[in-house]
Amino acid sequence: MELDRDLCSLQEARNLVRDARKAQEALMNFTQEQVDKIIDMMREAGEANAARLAMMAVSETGMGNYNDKCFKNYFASRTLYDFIKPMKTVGIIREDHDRKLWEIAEPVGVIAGIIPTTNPTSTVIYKAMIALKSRNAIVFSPHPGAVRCTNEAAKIMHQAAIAAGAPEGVIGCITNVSMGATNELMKHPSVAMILATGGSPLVKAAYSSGKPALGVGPGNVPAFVERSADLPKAAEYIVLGKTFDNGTICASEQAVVVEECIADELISHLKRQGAHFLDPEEVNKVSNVVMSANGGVNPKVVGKEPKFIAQLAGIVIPDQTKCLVAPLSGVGPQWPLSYEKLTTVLGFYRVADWHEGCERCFQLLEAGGVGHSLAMHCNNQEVIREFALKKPVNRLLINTPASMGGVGASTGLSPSFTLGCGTWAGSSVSENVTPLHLINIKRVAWHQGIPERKTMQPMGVAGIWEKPQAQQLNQQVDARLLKEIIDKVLQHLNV
Ligand SMILES: CC(=O)SCCNC(=O)CCNC(=O)[C@H](O)C(C)(C)COP(=O)(O)OP(=O)(O)OC[C@H]1O[C@@H](n2cnc3c(N)ncnc32)[C@H](O)[C@@H]1OP(=O)(O)O
Repeated sequence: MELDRDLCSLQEARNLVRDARKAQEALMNFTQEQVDKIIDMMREAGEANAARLAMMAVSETGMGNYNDKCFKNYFASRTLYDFIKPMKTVGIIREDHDRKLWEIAEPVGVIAGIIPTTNPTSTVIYKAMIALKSRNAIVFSPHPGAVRCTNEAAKIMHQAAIAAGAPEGVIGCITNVSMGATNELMKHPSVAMILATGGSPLVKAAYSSGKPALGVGPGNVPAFVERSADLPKAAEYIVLGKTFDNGTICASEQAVVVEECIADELISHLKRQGAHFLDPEEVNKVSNVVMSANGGVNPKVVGKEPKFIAQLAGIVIPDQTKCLVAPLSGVGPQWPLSYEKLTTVLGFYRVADWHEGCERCFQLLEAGGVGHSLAMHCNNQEVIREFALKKPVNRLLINTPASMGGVGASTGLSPSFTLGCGTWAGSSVSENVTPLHLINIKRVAWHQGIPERKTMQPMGVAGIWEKPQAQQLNQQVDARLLKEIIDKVLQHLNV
């Protein structure tokens, strides 16, 4: 029985890839106008179904909240569309007259799209739109906890694309989810690239598949508050960023790091915004339910409201609490809440000055978020510059909620639900992924003239016997000197 189900799920993955490949071969002959029309219809369908898909995602996964999931679906369709609409992705996409170059876009082919349980519909809308904008087909692998809503989002995107003239099969989604089927999809010879968003083991599996993979896994985003910050705004944005979709975005704030001289004032502002500070006993209780024994987050609390976590931990919190804050004194296994939590819980650290803050942020990133993002609330350009030059992150988000800033909703970054973390995290991409990461660029290069080839004079070999003066090395060796050297060499060799 189990074996039958496994075979059935492998076969489904193969069939989806076969259909996607056929569709992609047709799609690659579409014009820019045809492609843009398809994207526009997908945008419309994404917007029209944003609320329904949000409802489905919350009720199936139990993670996040309806309003923010609506926003994420809308962002993945409308905001993304506005950003990618002007992009040239078909034919000659750039002509450089000075360097006599043409750049021509070629789709990569069939893409495997791995979808996380934390953003199970918005990531489908986003990945389907960027894949088709670059004339690729895509087959999704849903997380086992979000199969229905992810399939529904894929179906809506597929139907909209077909209605606008796209070939049948251009967007597919596995319904019989198993790790075997996901591996089959990732390793299938007709799959050209993997867009992997999800838990660390899956992202690692994508990198190990032998295919080019753009992956994003966990972050551990610190929010550093420096003395020059606008404290009421910083508090407002930290709570907003942390509670956005109940902390399910990988760029969400995981810990506040604040300079001692402004810590008490910041705490008052955070409390006014709905942060509830835990006492040491409560920190232990919350830590026991939020983190699992193996050190990772307990999936039961991911994307949950503070009330749920408090009940589980057996603590009492005020009704209006928006997030729980755990004062911590270190980073590592001794302080389990110093790791990524993906829920409405924040760590809190006091530091003497920005130098110590810089060090604390570095420790937090090293503990699991290297390459990802860091938020700063600061109006001192010098300190921002120091952080920017020294921190191993690809997104330094200034005076903005990190979760929204990281995905490009409240900053000028490209709107995206796949945030590249660079080689620090094993990824080949260090920026927010867009349709331009899903094309090969052919370059046509015209002859610009043969460069003049200067005759090089032979160098002296005096160094064989003695260290020459630097000046001597620069001198041209004339014929007489050359003969002398050759004689010396022959003499040395006893020839
Ligand atoms: C812009 C952004 O916000 S991108 C978001 C990036 N961050 C994320 O996606 C969050 C990362 N996700 C996670 O850390 C985890 O999924 C959690 C914490 C949310 C949930 O954790 P868990 O449910 O314990 O584990 P996980 O999701 O890794 O996997 C559960 C099981 O489903 C399996 N699974 C996960 N995805 C797939 C898939 N696509 N196909 C088949 N199986 C899968 C895993 O192999 C695992 O199986 P196992 O129990 O036999 O080992």
